[in-house]
Amino acid sequence: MGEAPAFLVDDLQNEPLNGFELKNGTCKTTTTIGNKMYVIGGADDGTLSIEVQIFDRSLGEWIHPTVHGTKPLSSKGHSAVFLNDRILILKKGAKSDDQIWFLEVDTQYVRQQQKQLGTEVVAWSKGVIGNAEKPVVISGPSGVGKGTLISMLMKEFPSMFGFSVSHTTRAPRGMEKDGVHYHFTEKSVMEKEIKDGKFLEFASVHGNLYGTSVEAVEVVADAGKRCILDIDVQGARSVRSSSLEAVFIFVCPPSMEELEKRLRDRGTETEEQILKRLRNAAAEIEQGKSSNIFDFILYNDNLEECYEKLKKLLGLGGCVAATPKSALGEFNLPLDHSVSKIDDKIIINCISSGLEKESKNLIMLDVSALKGGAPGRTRGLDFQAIGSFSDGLIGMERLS
Ligand SMILES: Nc1nc2c(ncn2[C@@H]2O[C@H](COP(=O)(O)OP(=O)(O)O)[C@@H](O)[C@H]2O)c(=O)[nH]1
Ligand SMILES: Nc1ncnc2c1ncn2[C@@H]1O[C@H](COP(=O)(O)OP(=O)(O)O)[C@@H](O)[C@H]1O
Repeated sequence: MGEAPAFLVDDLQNEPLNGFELKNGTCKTTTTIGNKMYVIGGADDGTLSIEVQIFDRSLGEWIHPTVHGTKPLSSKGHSAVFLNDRILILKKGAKSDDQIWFLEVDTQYVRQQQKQLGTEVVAWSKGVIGNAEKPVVISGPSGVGKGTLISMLMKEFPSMFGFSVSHTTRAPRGMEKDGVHYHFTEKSVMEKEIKDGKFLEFASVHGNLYGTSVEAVEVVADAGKRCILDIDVQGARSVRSSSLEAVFIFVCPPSMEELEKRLRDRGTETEEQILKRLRNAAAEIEQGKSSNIFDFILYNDNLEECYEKLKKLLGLGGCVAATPKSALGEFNLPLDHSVSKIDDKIIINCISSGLEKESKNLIMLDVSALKGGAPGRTRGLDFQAIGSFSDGLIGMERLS
């Protein structure tokens, strides 16, 4: 809390309009929601990130919120549009994969975090054009064949699926590579990162700490791929109650005897670890079958048959129904543009001046079907060029 920085006082006294840049040349915008005025813009601390401050108009005080999520880097300016529970930020002159961001101010995730931390919380989430399929959560007891099924999927569809690389405090097995199979980490480091809000979920499994970082899921979404998470039942429960909409699959062994055989034949665990995993397996199978967490239960008896069923429930039976990233086209936002909002359509008026004439392009950004959000990416954005005005001509072109 504190007083308004001097450079902002003049601007704020002039009651700036929502989404308009302040005139002090710092590339900041204000958005007023109730008594709170969100001042968003280039940080003055040399970090090059976009900073968020909140001015409580009823108390006349500044609030410095806890900011979750990866912050966008600052740009040559931005437009801000308020959408019910979040502020859409359109960065000027940014690269096409870095121009649309959301600052969540009153979403379910933000409210949960506020309750938990007892402070004002806001959260950044990058916007992703297109409708990448929902992430896939795969759970099941140790040795049931989750890793084998996931490897088969990634091998057959390398450009479609990306694996969420978890963090763990357990020691690497012979063939496991740091950063590929897991991020192998120290317990104290992981605990600190959990406290700092860097994890989407975490759990203690078979005596070790495992967790999915927000970044692990974001990296896959940014690559335009469908994210696969191999996590235990506790982790699946946490993800189920998060904003990451996913398909939840539980893999069951044909029998406990077969599970034990697979674990022993794999030869990666000590006798003590095998016994611990088998003890935990019964409870996991019980929870997997009886809880309402999972959408599908798969029995992994014959591997090939199980894999075919997995593909079928992911919509991969026969022809592959996936939108290649390139088909979505590019959405480029020029430096010079103005923005207006009609229901859940954002109309962006882009002005570009050539040698002889000035032309205007209208782009419509559709935010009616947003999916996901902080922590992670916001999917489901669509855009369309709805006209170009030059010498009185209007062209219509569908871009996605
Ligand atoms: N909650 C949670 N569980 C995880 C994560 N990563 C792996 N697990 C689970 O931890 C358990 C042990 O994994 P691992 O040590 O690789 O042994 P394995 O299942 O026998 O191959 C499995 O049930 C995994 O699904 C994670 O990020 N979060
Ligand atoms: N359907 C199956 N029938 C026989 N063996 C299997 C089958 N599925 C997996 N396996 C084997 O069982 C062992 C455990 O599989 P893995 O994928 O490592 O399990 P998880 O990742 O669930 O711990 C591996 O040696 C794997 O080759």
